[in-house]
Amino acid sequence: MNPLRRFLPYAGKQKKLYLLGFAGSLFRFLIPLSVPLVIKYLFDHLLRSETMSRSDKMDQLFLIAGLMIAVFFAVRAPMEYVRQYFMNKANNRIITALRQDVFAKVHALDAKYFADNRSGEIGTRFFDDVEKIRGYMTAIFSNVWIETIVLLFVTGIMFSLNPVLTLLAVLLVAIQFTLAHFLSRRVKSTTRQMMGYRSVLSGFVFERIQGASLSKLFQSEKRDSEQLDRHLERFERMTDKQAGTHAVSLAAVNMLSDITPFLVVAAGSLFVIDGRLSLGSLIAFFAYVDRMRAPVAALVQAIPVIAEGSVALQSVFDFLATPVSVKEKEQPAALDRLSDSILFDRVAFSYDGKERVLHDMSFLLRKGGTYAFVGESGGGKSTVLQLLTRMYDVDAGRVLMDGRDIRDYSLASLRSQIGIVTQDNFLYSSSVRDNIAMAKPDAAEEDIIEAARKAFAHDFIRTLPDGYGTEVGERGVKLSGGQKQRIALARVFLKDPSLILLDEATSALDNESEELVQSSIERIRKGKTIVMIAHRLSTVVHADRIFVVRKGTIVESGSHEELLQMEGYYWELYTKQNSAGIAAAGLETTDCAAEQVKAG
Ligand SMILES: Nc1ncnc2c1ncn2[C@@H]1O[C@H](COP(=O)(O)OP(=O)(O)OP(=O)(O)O)[C@@H](O)[C@H]1O
Repeated sequence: MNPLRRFLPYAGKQKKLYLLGFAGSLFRFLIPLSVPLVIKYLFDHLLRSETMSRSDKMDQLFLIAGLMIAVFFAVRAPMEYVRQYFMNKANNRIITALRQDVFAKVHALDAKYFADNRSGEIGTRFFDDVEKIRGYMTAIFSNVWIETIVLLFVTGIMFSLNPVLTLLAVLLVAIQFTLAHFLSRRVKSTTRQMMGYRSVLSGFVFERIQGASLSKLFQSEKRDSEQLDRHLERFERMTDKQAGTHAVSLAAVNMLSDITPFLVVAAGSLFVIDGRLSLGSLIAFFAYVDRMRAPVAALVQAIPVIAEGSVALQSVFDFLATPVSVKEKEQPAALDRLSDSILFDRVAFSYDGKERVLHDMSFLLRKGGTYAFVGESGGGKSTVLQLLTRMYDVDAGRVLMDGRDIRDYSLASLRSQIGIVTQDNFLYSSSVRDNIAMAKPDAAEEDIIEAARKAFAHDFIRTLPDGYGTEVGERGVKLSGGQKQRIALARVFLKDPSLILLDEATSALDNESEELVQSSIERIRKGKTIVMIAHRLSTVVHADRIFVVRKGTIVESGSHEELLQMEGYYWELYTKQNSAGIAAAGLETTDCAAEQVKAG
């Protein structure tokens, strides 16, 4: 759909403000148009009158001057205020509404979008593109109309003074517009290229800001700077090209607009010589032709602004129309509490629609049980969690919770039942308290502290400079990996969901803290289903059932003891880890460790 049509509803909501601004503009622009007519009166009547006495002329002159000053003060100046105030207010409201919608869309988009696009590019939609629409709105809702009306008015008055001269002036203006219109197409295409590239540039810069420490560690600053230079040079070439196209358009149009008053006055002089036009009329005519220059220039200036704005509008509305693959049903059911089981029923999934990451995967998780997924890196364990939380939807098969396809439930109710802790937990740059209370912003202080105690986070939080009020920095940079993990755990404990997903949730903790946290999870597990992913198999030995994942399928499952007895892939992994542990302690060889494990 044409972006302007999608944009009109936003503008429609600010109709009243625009009308007020428009009315202000009309007065502000039309009042000065009376000046040449007053000048004509002065020249043709007042100054040349042979019947009026000097003092009458002086009286009239002062009266006219007084009236003009009064009109300009009492009407033009306030109308300028009205125009600026209401137009800007309407624009600001639309900008706010667009930004709200862009942000809401960020929440509505699924994980795939964020995997495929850089956050800096989305930032460009939110900041730059939306801001570009401001100039566009002023142009299309005010300037273009007002200037056109002013031009029509001026043309009308000029026509009443001398139709032939008016036709000449209109012809010259029409040539200017045709030229400007022709050149505007090039402006638009260079603008589109430039703005497209700007989002690439900002994606690059955002990413490098986030990875600034990494660049330092790998000494890639020089390479980054060279890359940035290449981006900037390319961007500069594009902006130069855009500026050049615009400059050509302005130069051509201004040259014509500069010469127009002279050509018209020269032609008008012929009429004066023949006595077919009064000198006052010629002067007034000259003043009007001169007045045409401002609206013509404004309209020509509006062309790149409109071009830029419409490209920005297109990109904002394209973003808002990005299809979302994880959708809710029209009338979704609510999952109040996970009261029974979770079933993966022959699930197949691929991230890119081509290469399958999970194949025909089936398993059952009963309420209250603790389950673990282990196996080779890249085997598909985290993907299972992505599907449980509906960050992605399955390609084939079903995921059932309490006997119902999870696609039947509202996303909010489904996710309200799930708490997740991963290796890399995202913390917002706010206080420890706010980060823990994310799921329950109105939680009482004692509940927050209780959750932190359960996650063994309370002691270290107390030692922070402002305790629970300490700001954790962007993404929690001011905390250690283990501290972040404990805060993420406290967040889940406070939320008290019925399904807890732990993806390497204790990997950043030392052995002692890990044991404490594990015992904490043990304590709260009653009535909850726990799904854990771990590489360190020692952390999952107590799970009710362990699923061994390899190349997107479950190759073995059972309790720790059952799996060891199978002497299959799990046994192999466990043996390797144990022997590595023993070797690290300088005790025994790998073979010996394997023997020990075999012997039980
Ligand atoms: N967002 C994504 N887009 C495309 N491919 C992905 C995405 N996330 C993961 N993959 C791919 O899917 C496969 C399974 O990844 P997954 O993260 O589920 O493995 P994992 O078993 O959890 O691995 P690890 O133990 O290393 O965390 C991998 O080949 C990975 O490259």
